[in-house]
Amino acid sequence: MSAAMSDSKDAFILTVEDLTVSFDGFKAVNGLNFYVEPNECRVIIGPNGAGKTTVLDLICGRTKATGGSVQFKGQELLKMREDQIVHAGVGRKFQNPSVYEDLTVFENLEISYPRGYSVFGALAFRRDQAVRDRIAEIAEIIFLQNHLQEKAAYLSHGQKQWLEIGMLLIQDPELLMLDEPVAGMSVAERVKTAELLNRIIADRSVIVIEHDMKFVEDIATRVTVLHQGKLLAEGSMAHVQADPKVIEVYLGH
Ligand SMILES: Nc1ncnc2c1ncn2[C@@H]1O[C@H](COP(=O)(O)OP(=O)(O)OP(=O)(O)O)[C@@H](O)[C@H]1O
Repeated sequence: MSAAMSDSKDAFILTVEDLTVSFDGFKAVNGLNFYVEPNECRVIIGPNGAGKTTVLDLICGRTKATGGSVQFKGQELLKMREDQIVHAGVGRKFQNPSVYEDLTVFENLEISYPRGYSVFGALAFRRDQAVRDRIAEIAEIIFLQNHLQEKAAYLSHGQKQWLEIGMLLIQDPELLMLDEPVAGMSVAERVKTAELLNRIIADRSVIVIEHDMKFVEDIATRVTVLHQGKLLAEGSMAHVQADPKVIEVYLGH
């Protein structure tokens, strides 16, 4: 932790303290602390079953914590419902892309535009210039500016993943959480996804769960290593890579 960071909790966009969840007595996440700064890309790594996905589920309200605190810009997320957490500015992408296959790229982005909360509401509003401009801007960030009129069904797996990221970005979350975003992607797509993430942290923080160490190296501001629901190590990629505990439980395999 840098001196500037430890001055005040206001320096963090997300403060996770003593976070714990137990499933029938089994503590999948156990007294976890970590702190995310604005414009940071935090990568969570760790062996299978370490609790990585559960941590994101707890932050976004999908799973209820047994104890602890998760503060996002000073608001206690553990007391909020999933939809309230989204509304507060926390976006979450799950492992499998869930785009609307029958709609075009443009339409997928349009229905995700925050003005419409139902599919009908979203499709009914006038496609004014502001919406078109925003869609064009997002399409460029996600490398789909030349695919706007294509049905999502015809996109590659990687392009669908990018579209889903775009559908979250159009809502302008201040914290975006991604679960293994490059799983199933080609090497070229991974490189572009790293570029995408490095670009979007100019305006927000990102938490990524990832196993591909080359990709982690390309994106991570800081790495948090989980093991059996607990924090094993934390720091720069170089720092955690050199940690004997991390090599023993994860990187050495
Ligand atoms: N709803 C649940 N009920 C019971 N056990 C659960 C539940 N959700 C997760 N677990 C258990 O909690 C542990 C952590 O799971 P989690 O999916 O968070 O791990 P992970 O680090 O994301 O693993 P992977 O890399 O395999 O995705 C696992 O042992 C899992 O079986």
